[in-house]
Amino acid sequence: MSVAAKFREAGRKIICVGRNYGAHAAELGNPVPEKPILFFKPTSSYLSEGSPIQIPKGCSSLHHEVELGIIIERTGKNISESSALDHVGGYILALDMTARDFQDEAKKKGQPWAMAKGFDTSCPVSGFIPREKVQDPQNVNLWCKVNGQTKQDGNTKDMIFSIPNLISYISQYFTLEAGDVILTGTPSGVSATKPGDTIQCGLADVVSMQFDVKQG
Ligand SMILES: CC(=O)CC(=O)C(=O)O
Ligand SMILES: [Mg+2]
Repeated sequence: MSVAAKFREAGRKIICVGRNYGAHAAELGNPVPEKPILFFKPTSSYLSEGSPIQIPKGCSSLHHEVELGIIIERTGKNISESSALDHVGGYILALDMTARDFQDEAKKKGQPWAMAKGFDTSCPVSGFIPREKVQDPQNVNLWCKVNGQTKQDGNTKDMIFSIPNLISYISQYFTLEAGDVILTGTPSGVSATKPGDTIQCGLADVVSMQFDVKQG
């Protein structure tokens, strides 16, 4: 099976990186991390265009976070930074939908972010983007609009931890397997959405996607 089909399979990992853009860390009043902050989403959180994002029960602040996703093609452990890109099969555009009020409560209580980050429909994704279509993944524009109004307009060159650095770091702790996805963090401009909103986002002129938001 091709890696393009593999990335949505149950059993694959969705490893997410938090606060990887200084301006986003600052807008939420968080310190800039000294090493990558990692969390997971289950594969049941994937959503494709044509189906709505569902605000989870009890959430009153569902934020959009547009992100570049890396698709792993070659399995590896303790991958060096210099060979990290050899493990990449392609990319996706993703939204790390975040129940910010759940996250704030979890942070206060020292609890995990599973409810805030991993609920059903929390990971809307584009189709698989072959690696040749993104000439320089470390210098590509990421944008997000809500109801036509630009909210996020960033560039992957502003990541704190580069893509090779992330792959190498993550693989010291978790074997990276074909079909695993790394969501590389969001630039600044995140905001709350409400039922009836339409979110559009894109990766330069390579891909764009659109999702409606409804109450779950
Ligand atoms: C504060 C966050 O939710 C971290 C995160 O997901 C990010 O992309 O940054
Ligand atoms: Mg995120």
